[in-house]
Amino acid sequence: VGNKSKLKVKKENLLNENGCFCKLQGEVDDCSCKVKSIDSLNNHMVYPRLKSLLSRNYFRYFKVNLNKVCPFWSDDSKCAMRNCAVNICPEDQLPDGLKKTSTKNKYTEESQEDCQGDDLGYLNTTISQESEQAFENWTKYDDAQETFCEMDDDTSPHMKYVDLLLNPERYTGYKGISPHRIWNSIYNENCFKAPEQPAYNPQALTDYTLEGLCLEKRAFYRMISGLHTSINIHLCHQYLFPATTCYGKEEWGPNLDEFQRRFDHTQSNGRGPQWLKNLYFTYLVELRAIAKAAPYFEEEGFFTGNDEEDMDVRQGVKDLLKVVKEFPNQFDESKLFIGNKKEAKALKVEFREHFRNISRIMDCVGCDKCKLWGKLQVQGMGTALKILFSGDGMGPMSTVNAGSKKKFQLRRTEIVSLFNAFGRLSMSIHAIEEFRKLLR
Ligand SMILES: Cc1cc2nc3c(=O)[nH]c(=O)nc-3n(C[C@H](O)[C@H](O)[C@H](O)COP(=O)(O)OP(=O)(O)OC[C@H]3O[C@@H](n4cnc5c(N)ncnc54)[C@H](O)[C@@H]3O)c2cc1C
Repeated sequence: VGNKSKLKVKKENLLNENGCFCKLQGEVDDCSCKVKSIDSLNNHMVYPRLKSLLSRNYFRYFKVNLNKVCPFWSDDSKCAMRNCAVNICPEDQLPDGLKKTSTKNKYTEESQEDCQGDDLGYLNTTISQESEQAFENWTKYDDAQETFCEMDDDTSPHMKYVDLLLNPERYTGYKGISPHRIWNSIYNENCFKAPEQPAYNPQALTDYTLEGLCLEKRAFYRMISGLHTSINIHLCHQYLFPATTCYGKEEWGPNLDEFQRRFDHTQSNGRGPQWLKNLYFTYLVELRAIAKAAPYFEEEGFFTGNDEEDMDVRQGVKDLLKVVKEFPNQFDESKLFIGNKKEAKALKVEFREHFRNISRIMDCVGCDKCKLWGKLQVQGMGTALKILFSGDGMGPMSTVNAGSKKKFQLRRTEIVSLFNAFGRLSMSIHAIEEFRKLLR
């Protein structure tokens, strides 16, 4: 028995040194937080709470436009596989508060009639069409100053609610030229590179070096790479195994070989373990955004039109926020965009523009299911960046920028995408633990 357990320890050490997990130790790059403490926080505290919260009506319906034209290239090959399709949620199956026709929807004209009965307060609200257009443009401009994402236009007839629980992120079979073009464009055209660095060729595994890049630019790359890791972990974790006999059934489950192909030190030319570590960086950024915006979320109603459900969700969110706020080794956003004021401001603008571009690229994804989750996760990350870098604080009286009168606000879609995006990262870290066990 002694020899057996020694062998087991030896095998485990070998896996940790050479396998997928060799970098998952020590501190997360550019942060003072240990990988181990994130594993423990996430797997025991955050993951179970988020899992339950994200199944509630407020968080499970996401409004999205999957029909926007790709602004960068035209020949995107549409994935025709069954697993790429998204089921749209019919209006009658939505919670009351989200139905267009419902009097419980606090945004419909009917539900606002109560406030308009008083003649003395009459305002002539007619405005010319040109003025309306101008107002719309101003609002878009104002919004663009504070958001890091190109948001879908809420008035478009193509905006549809999707039930995220019925359309889980998992293996779809989307591979080849189309996703490679997306990742290539993201890393080569939208991540930052040192001037002397050659073009990154993701397929040829050319090294993407962070040497010579400032903290902000390193953070940008790590966040994107962490997102890429998370997407790929999900497809390995919820993989579709074909039926093995004529009468057998296909089965969903974790595919260890696929995980190793992507993240094992030897099989990925030494780069997979670092990609796994980047996931922890992305996690820390979104964790910090949720902690920072806690005072805002503590005041949020999480309205769906069902009082009991809304109260439960508020309670669940408060419970999660308590855990998140108590975590001591948070990402420190105050170290970014400091130094020379003019240069820091210009860098922030550049950072925001690059990120907005990545949100536009999501409309070029050629598989609807991947596009849905890609858009949601990029929007969620954009919301985290807005929280970390746009406001002067997060209390109910906070404003968008110091000196501005505009109150800091998040739209429902931003809250839904942030919590779900964080939920994806949380699930990925949890899945790593499962793969670790499978490898033992
Ligand atoms: C937005 C988006 C969403 C997607 N969603 C899904 C989905 O839900 N289900 C599904 O089955 N497929 C999805 N895909 C496809 C999936 O991500 C892969 O592109 C596909 O499985 C092909 O994998 P690959 O091995 O060729 O490498 P890819 O993942 O396509 O990567 C291309 C190259 O990038 C480099 N690379 C890989 N990982 C990282 C990293 N973490 N950081 C830095 N560089 C890296 C490597 O050099 C690799 O060769 C999605 C693709 C995109 C663009």
